[in-house]
Amino acid sequence: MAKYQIVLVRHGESEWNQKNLFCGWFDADLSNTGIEEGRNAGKMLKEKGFTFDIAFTSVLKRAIKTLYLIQDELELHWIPVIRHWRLNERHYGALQGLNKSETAAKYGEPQVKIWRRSYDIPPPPLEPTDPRSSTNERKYQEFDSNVVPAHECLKDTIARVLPYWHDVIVPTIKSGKRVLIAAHGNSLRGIVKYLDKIPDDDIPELNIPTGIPLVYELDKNLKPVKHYYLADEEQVKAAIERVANQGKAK
Ligand SMILES: O=C(OP(=O)(O)O)[C@H](O)COP(=O)(O)O
Repeated sequence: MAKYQIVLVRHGESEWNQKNLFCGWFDADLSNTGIEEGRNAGKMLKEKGFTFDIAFTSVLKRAIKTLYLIQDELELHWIPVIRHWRLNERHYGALQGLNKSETAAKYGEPQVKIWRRSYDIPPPPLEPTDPRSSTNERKYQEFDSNVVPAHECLKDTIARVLPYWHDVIVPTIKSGKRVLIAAHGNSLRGIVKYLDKIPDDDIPELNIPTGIPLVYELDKNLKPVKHYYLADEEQVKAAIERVANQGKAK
């Protein structure tokens, strides 16, 4: 029987999603479509009667702004929002800033699928001296500049998301607070993989669309009882397919 309910949402389309660029820890803003998706996510939640006591997000503005748009629609500007780098997107290493289709044309679609979706093969590293590196950004100095990785595979992302899940988010859920998490394609894939115990070999097929709330009902041990997107099946399927196809050479 379900005891708790949480909602996960990937931010609305970013300007770099729109240009089909690998983004990772680059702090891309929302596109106009992404702003609309954020508002729509809030409207969907409102229409279905959802409300929240606390929200968690990353330190990247595409997730923070999406969360705010949802709060705005739900009149929940006042709830605590906790931002943490552990919910950041997977660090895409030296791929950050490259176009996914052009990369597929250059290295082949299978290689790009490995870089995008394999469980434990990371993309090439981004040197800390590279101008694209976030190592010197003030927000990471506030935590500890060593938190900025050179690259991450999904396994690495899960290894830094899960301690936050267990130490902070789980106790919050168990305290009875209604939790909303606004994060990223791959940090959320990590949480979903953990919750649904998706095997490493099956994880490449999991894609999470932008801006569609994903509801998890959990039992008293936080084992999922069921999960569903707050949009009709066809719309979700098409949105998932668009994400999967971003790695095609075209
Ligand atoms: O930054 C990214 O994710 P995000 O848009 O969810 O923050 C990635 O570029 C998503 O790309 P992917 O779907 O190829 O893993």
